[in-house]
Amino acid sequence: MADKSYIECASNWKRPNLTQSPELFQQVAKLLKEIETGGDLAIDNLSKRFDGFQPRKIELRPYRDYELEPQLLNSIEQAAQRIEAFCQLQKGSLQPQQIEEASGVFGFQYSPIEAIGAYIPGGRFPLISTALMTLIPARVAGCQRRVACSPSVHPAILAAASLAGATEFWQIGGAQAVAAMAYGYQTMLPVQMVVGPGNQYVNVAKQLLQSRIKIDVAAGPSELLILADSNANQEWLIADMAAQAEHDPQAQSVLVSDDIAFLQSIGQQLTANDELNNLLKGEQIVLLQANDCEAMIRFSNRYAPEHLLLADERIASQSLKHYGSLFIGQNSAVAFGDYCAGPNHTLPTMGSANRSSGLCVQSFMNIQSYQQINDQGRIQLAEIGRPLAEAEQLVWHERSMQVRS
Ligand SMILES: NC(=O)c1ccc[n+]([C@@H]2O[C@H](COP(=O)([O-])OP(=O)(O)OC[C@H]3O[C@@H](n4cnc5c(N)ncnc54)[C@H](O)[C@@H]3O)[C@@H](O)[C@H]2O)c1
Ligand SMILES: [Zn+2]
Repeated sequence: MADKSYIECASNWKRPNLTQSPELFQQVAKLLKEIETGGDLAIDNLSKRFDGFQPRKIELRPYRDYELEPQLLNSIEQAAQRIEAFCQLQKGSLQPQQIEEASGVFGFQYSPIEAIGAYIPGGRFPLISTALMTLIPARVAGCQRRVACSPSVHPAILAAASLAGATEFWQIGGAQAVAAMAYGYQTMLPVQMVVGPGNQYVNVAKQLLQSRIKIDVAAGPSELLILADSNANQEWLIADMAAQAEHDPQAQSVLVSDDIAFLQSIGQQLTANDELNNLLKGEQIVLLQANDCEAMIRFSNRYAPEHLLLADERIASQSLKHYGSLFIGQNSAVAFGDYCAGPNHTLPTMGSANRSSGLCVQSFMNIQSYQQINDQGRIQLAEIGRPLAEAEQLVWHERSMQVRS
C-alpha cells in the first residue's frame, strides 16, 4: 500500500505565495536610477559588472545561413509556421467596426504598437521558442520595429530571431536590457512595449518601467494543473508533471483527481524514482484528492492555472472558467503548446489568469475609437450633454456644446 501522506485535500490546498521581496525592488530601482541619470555609459558599466561584456548590436543573417542541424532548422521553421498561422487567425478576428446612425458615425479600429522589444533570456539553453513566441505575434500585428535583446548570442537564438522577424538584435542582458529598450541605447531607439520572460531582475525592471512601456503578463514560475479521471494514462501525466517542474525550481505541477487509487498509483511511481520523488518532496509535484467532479471544477476555477490539462472525460471544457491556456484531452500535452502547437506559451501565472490573457496578436495592438458627428448630431448631442456639463459645473464644456446647437 502506498504511503498516502503525500496526497493532500484539494479543498484546503493553496499555491505557495511567491511575491518578490521589497529588497529586490529597491535593488533594481537603484540600477534603473543609475541608468536614467548615467545613460549609455551606465548601461555599459552594469553590463560589464554583471555579464562581463560590452553590449553590442548583432547583424542578423537570413535564417538558412545559420549552421544548425538540418532537422532542427526544419523544426524551427515548422513551429514558426504553426505559430504564425495561429496569429493570423487572431488577427482575422480583429475587424474594425462602426455604427452609422442619424447623428453620425461611431467606431473603433485596431492599430499596432509601432516599436516593441522582446527579451530572450540567456541561461543554460538557447530559448528558441521564446524568440518565436514573442516576435511572431508582433510581426503579424504589424509592429514596425521589433528589437530583440539577449545576453546570449547562441546561433539558434540568432537564427530563430531572424526567422521570427526581429528588425534589430542586441547582445545585452538583465535589467540593463529592459532599460535600454525603454530609454534607448546607442542607435537603438526606445520601444513602447517590452515582452518576454527572464529572471527576477528582468521581471522587476519590466514592472518598474511601466510608466514608459507596456509589458506582457507578469511571468512567475510556470504552473500546470491536471484534472484526471481514473482512465488517464499515468505515464503520460507523470512525464507532463516532470516536464513542467523542469522549467524552474519554483515551477509547480498539480494533479487533482477524485480517485484515490489512481492518485496512489501515481504516487507509488513517483516515490519509486529518485528524481521524481525529489520533485514530490519539494512540492514541485503536488497530488490532490477532490470529493467529486464538481469539486475538481471548483478547484480549477479558484486556482486559475497557467496551463490546464483536462484528462477527465466526465468534465466539459466549458465548465472551466479561468486558465491561461487549456489543453483538452490527454493527447494535448503542454509540451506541444510550449513549442509548436500554435497558441502562445507566454501565459499568466499565479492566479492572474482570472483577469489577464496570454501573449497574442491583440497584445501588440491599441484599440482606437473615433466619431464623426454630423449637423443633426451636434444639435442632438448638445441636448444630452449640456445638462451634464451644467451639473458638473464645467462651464466651457457647456459652452463648447451650446455654440454648436
Ligand atoms: N515563464 C516562462 O515562460 C519562461 C521561459 C523561459 C525562461 N524563463 C525564465 O527565464 C529565466 C532565465 O534566467 P537567466 O538568469 O538564465 O537569464 P536572463 O537572461 O533572464 O538573466 C540574465 C541576466 O541577469 C543579469 N543579472 C545576473 N545577476 C545579476 C545581479 N546580481 N544583479 C543584477 N542583474 C543580474 C545579467 O545582466 C544577465 O545578463 C529563468 O528564471 C527562467 O525561469 C521563463
Ligand atoms: Zn513547458
